[in-house]
Amino acid sequence: MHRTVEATSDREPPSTGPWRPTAASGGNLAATVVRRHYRRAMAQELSERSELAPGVTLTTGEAGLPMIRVECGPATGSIYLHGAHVVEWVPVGRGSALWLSAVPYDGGGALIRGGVPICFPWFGNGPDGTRSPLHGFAGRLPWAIEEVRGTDDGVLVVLHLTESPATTAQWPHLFEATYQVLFGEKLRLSLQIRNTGTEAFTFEQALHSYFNVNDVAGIAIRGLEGETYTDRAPGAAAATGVLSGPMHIVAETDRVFEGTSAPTYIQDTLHTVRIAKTGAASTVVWNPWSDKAEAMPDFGDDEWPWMVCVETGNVRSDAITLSPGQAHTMTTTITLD
Ligand SMILES: O=P(O)(O)OC[C@H]1O[C@@H](O)[C@H](O)[C@@H](O)[C@@H]1O
Repeated sequence: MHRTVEATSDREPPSTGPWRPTAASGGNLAATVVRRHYRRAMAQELSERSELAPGVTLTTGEAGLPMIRVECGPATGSIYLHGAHVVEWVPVGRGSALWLSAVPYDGGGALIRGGVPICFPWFGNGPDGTRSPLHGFAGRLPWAIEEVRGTDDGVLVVLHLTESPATTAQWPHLFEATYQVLFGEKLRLSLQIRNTGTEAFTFEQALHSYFNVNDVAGIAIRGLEGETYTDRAPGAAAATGVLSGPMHIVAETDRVFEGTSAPTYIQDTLHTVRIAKTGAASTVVWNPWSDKAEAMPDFGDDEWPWMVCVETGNVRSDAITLSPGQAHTMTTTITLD
């Protein structure tokens, strides 16, 4: 059953930034089209406001893609406009919290491997298992800058994505996605989806966060005790189960927990990561382990022990249905204890 979300109050229409994603002809997400958006976006952004705010610059990252780099009192961080993809968050005096593969991103059609990919409007291959690309299109498109400003807690970056022929060819709905990212002592990620069309739609979503750990086989994930999961990993000990205690990872793991909203903790010798959420009922825990890591071209063969994904989302039975004009906001707040 999908959850239907109550309407939220209208807000000001987003200001248009100096550039916005334009329609990709042909309705597909060909890498060449995406790259063309970026070349144009980058040229305009760099000439018009390469210093976006004190301590905030627009620079280029892997594959020459435009990236906002934040260096403020409480934290440093980076977010690509490509996919609104956060790739770095380092609270001052602490280690880097987000894992990012050492394999350079090639700027092609895949999601950046690491950081926090956005999955929308479906997760994996979608509810019926037939959707492509994996995890939807939002993490593969250029987002527009709506706002960048310093706050008492750090730097707030607000990015924006709406439908285009490239999206409606795959998902025939009108929407407005607004992503607020606060880089501070906490990393707060808040994704609002608004139905701007005339018909209801249902979507899945996830903030597919990858975390650094010292040794994935030594961590304990707390906060999911007593919850039911399905495990899609081939060879998983059980396809479904109920966690009787803290979760440990001892093999390829791909567990989806539905109907759970309590904070989750990753306890590791490096640090404890606390992942709190609102507007989100699903948690996904993923580690590819050795064989799958070797099979993935964008994942180093030896990188899997140093990462774990604990993802905040609304997937499967937690998918969200919005009537015209309604909006839903999912927020995750990440802290290092
Ligand atoms: O390789 P991708 O598409 O980035 O996805 C990585 C993993 O992401 C997880 O969220 C999924 O549950 C896994 O099934 C998937 O393998």
